[in-house]
Amino acid sequence: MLSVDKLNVAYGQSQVINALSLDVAPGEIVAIMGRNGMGKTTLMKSLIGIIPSQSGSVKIGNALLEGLESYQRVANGLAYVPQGRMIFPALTVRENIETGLTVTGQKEVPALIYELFPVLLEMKDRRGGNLSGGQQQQLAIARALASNPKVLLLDEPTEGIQPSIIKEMARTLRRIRDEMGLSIVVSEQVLSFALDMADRVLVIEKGEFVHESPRAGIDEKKVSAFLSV
Ligand SMILES: Nc1ncnc2c1ncn2[C@@H]1O[C@H](COP(=O)(O)OP(=O)(O)OP(=O)(O)O)[C@@H](O)[C@H]1O
Repeated sequence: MLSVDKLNVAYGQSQVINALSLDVAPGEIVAIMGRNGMGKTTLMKSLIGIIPSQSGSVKIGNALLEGLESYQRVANGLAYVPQGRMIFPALTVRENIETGLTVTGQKEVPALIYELFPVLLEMKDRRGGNLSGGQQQQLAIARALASNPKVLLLDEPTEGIQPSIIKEMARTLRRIRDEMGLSIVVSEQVLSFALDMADRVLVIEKGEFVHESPRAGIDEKKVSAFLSV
């Protein structure tokens, strides 16, 4: 569903993503794990078109995304939940979600979104900025889902979220995959969360994948060793 082939991304002379390739199957959940500074955010931003790549290709199905602006990538089925959530604090919850509808031409927030996140229905007329961190994360995911994506990218969704909510988020993301049939790529540092939700775990170091394992039978010690400094 998502295929990345030999992607290179640099900031000036500093190469951050090195000939990275990744194939994500329809309905698959992939966790990309790595310590701070290993390139997770750069990879996500490059996939959604916020920062340019030097070479390589990114495809959703048969649609080539290189050279496309972010909104065009969204129209092709990619959605993105940025690190830090970046919801619009002055807009209401409903208005935040509606910003995600623009590419679908729909006017109303689909009922499934409020079914997945009942708290957002309860709070639909509150300003986004007044929600808790966990609620804002749900809002950011809801906004991304409003574009009816084929592939959902999430950059460190557990950052600043308390453990009980993290467990619930893993369950919700699996439910989203099951009900909407989309693929999910999540960047993470919290191994327990990755193991709760992902079908496959990849470890990134200095912009390259250095380890890969299906969740079943994963060597947790080995992955933890990659994640500890
Ligand atoms: N705008 C920028 N200009 C120059 N270098 C950058 C820029 N943004 C990130 N970098 C560098 O690129 C490398 C990868 O950073 P990136 O943010 O992608 O890592 P990360 O794995 O997402 O880390 P974190 O978990 O801290 O978010 C780091 O060495 C970082 O210093």
